[in-house]
Amino acid sequence: MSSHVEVAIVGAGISGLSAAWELHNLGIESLLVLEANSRVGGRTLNHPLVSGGYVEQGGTWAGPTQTALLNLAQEMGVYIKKGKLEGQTLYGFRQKWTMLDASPTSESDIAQKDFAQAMTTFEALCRTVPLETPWQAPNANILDSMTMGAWIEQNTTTDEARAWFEGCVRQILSGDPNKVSLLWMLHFVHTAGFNDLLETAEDFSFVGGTQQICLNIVERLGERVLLNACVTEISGYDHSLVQLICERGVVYAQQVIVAMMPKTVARIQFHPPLPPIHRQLITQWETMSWIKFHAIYEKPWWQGQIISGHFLSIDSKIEVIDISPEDATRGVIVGLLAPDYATLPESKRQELCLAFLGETFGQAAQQPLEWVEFDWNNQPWTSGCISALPPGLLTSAGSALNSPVGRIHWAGTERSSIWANYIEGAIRAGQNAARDVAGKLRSVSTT
Ligand SMILES: Cc1cc2nc3c(=O)[nH]c(=O)nc-3n(C[C@H](O)[C@H](O)[C@H](O)COP(=O)(O)OP(=O)(O)OC[C@H]3O[C@@H](n4cnc5c(N)ncnc54)[C@H](O)[C@@H]3O)c2cc1C
Repeated sequence: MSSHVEVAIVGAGISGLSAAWELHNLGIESLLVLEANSRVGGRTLNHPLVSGGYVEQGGTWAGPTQTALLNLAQEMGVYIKKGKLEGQTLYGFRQKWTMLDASPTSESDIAQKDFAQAMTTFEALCRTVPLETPWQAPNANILDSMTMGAWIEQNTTTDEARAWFEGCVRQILSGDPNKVSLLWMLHFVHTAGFNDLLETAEDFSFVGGTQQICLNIVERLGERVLLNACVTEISGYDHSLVQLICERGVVYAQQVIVAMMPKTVARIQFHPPLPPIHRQLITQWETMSWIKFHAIYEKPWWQGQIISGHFLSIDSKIEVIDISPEDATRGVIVGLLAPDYATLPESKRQELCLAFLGETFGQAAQQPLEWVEFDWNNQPWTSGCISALPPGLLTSAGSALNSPVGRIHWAGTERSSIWANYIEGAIRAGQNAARDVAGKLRSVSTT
């Protein structure tokens, strides 16, 4: 195969597809999306159940401030439904479950006050980090030299508050707060909005799942999306025509949008090599991964018997959420396991999870109708669930995040300054890259 297009897009995750759809809306039809996998959607993924219906293995929820996602879903005819059931998270530490609140009512509880104080300090610090240029935050070098874990240690005085705060970070990150830069974490949270991230990010989910949005875009784009087309080389991006070599052949394009996790970009060979700051960014980029599981039951019999359907155990590093349908036609619990579990055999993991579900929801929870597990650590094209930048990288190479290199433009959720690491960020980054590319193509056609 050999094709000539105006724009080639690498990656048919929701970011690459949003870029393609935006280009289409801007009147640019000569485009090709090249996807390495045999499916589209990237980190959005539906899994059909034997017992009927589906569960979502990747990005699932959205909140009211995620307007690009809500608008795109509506445009693609995908409707929203309620996200997780109401009720706050219970944090389990040393065999005790506690419901935390940003402003605890129990004045006598020292740990609750300690936690609330640390949260307030963290929120204020988040607001000092510029959304577009986090590396220019006041004291950026100091904030980037420190880990999130070290900051928690310094800003809490009780074991419980420290454990709860770490639990919150693990819940968002899927990984160890001691491995990520404080500056990066502050920026991540600021891009979403502190309260929105903690309180409303799981208000909605989508009928048919988030992958359905991708599938509906592909239906409209038709043959302009090519599967099993892993891009291995990109050359000539500093000249008038870029050449992309993929499994299916060669594509020539005037402009290119690379819509992938930065870490996976490092697997592509660039000729000439990318500038050193871009190479540093992609080769030092780190990610973390949950293992996601679903347990399906005939009914959510536990509802009404327990005070919340959301448990985060700090001791066992397991988070479980009741996502049963509102009409209670069946019981569905989703769980996220810390990366530590990845080394265990699947059967051992299932045994541990079922024991945990039994203790939390009642013994009957040990016998689900169906059990589904998905390990994002093993996915060849996505390199993990979520980014987790080590100290020092944002200040030394962050400015490369959004700077095009010749005819290469960057998309993917990691490049967004709003809701980075979420589907919302992916869509915005894709749309922004598409507008930049359209601007370039127009300026060429008018000269
Ligand atoms: C378990 C889990 C739960 C999540 N929960 C939520 C949630 O509830 N809400 C939310 O908003 N977000 C959530 N997220 C995050 C969200 O799913 C992602 O931010 C978003 O889907 C990223 O989209 P993307 O297009 O930027 O990247 P990706 O989805 O990673 O897309 C990149 C694409 O590039 C392709 N690719 C890679 N290498 C090549 C190559 N060489 N050539 C061609 N193609 C290539 C990949 O196959 C992939 O399709 C979750 C993610 C996970 C994993």
